[in-house]
Amino acid sequence: MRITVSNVAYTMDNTKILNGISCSFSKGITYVVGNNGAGKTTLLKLLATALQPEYGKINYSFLVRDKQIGTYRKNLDIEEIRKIIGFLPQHFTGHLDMTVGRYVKYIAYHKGVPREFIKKTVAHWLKESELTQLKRRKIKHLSGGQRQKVGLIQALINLPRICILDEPFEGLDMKERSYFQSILQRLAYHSIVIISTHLIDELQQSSEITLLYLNEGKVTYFGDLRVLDTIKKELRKTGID
Ligand SMILES: Nc1ncnc2c1ncn2[C@@H]1O[C@H](COP(=O)(O)OP(=O)(O)OP(=O)(O)O)[C@@H](O)[C@H]1O
Repeated sequence: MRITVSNVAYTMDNTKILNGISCSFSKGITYVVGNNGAGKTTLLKLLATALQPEYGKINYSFLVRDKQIGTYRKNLDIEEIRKIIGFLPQHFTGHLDMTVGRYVKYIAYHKGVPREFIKKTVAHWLKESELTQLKRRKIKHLSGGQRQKVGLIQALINLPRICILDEPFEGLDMKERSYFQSILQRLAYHSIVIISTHLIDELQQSSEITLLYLNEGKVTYFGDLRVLDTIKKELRKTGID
């Protein structure tokens, strides 16, 4: 899979939120960082197809190997794209009047988990994220961190080919963060994982990770983590952490 972003711009209320964004994503983890208001949430919504670019194009494609024609790239249409995206928006709410158990079951069904595996899959995710005791509680009665875990489960339950998470570790304790981080690391062997975060001090130096630094709606850096310390200093100067 590949996502190619070409010269994308987005305006809200006559203000340019994103401008001239060009980059591409393939399997692995990309962390999107930047100051408050840099445009991270807007970029993630565009990538998740929750918004449409005002200008430019976002293309989703995969390689097809055909014995007769050879290897070529096939573009996906919007319906196909939405089927393979798992998205956690910022401030996830879910269906507030549903219980945790029913909601996760409903999501598993809609995300195409085979019928015979739904019960087992739901029980597994609830157990691993320590939500089993809360399965009969309505989502509106959960704490922020508990609700965030439900949000992560709904984005990850079918191990999507494209996973887009806006501040996924918000409200989670260290144990919960490392549990979800390990799932994301495994998922990234096969999938595109894009995560916006302000927890820049927790990013591990790893050759597998890509960093996208947004500044005032523009990509200032897109590459490996070698420049992480410089970016940390810049973000601290402008007060992100
Ligand atoms: N509905 C809206 N109408 C007008 N401007 C908006 C709207 N939503 C966001 N903005 C503005 O767009 C800019 C980018 O917002 P966005 O939420 O994408 O940034 P962000 O990098 O995710 O910020 P944060 O880290 O604070 O969540 C901000 O200046 C914000 O004030």
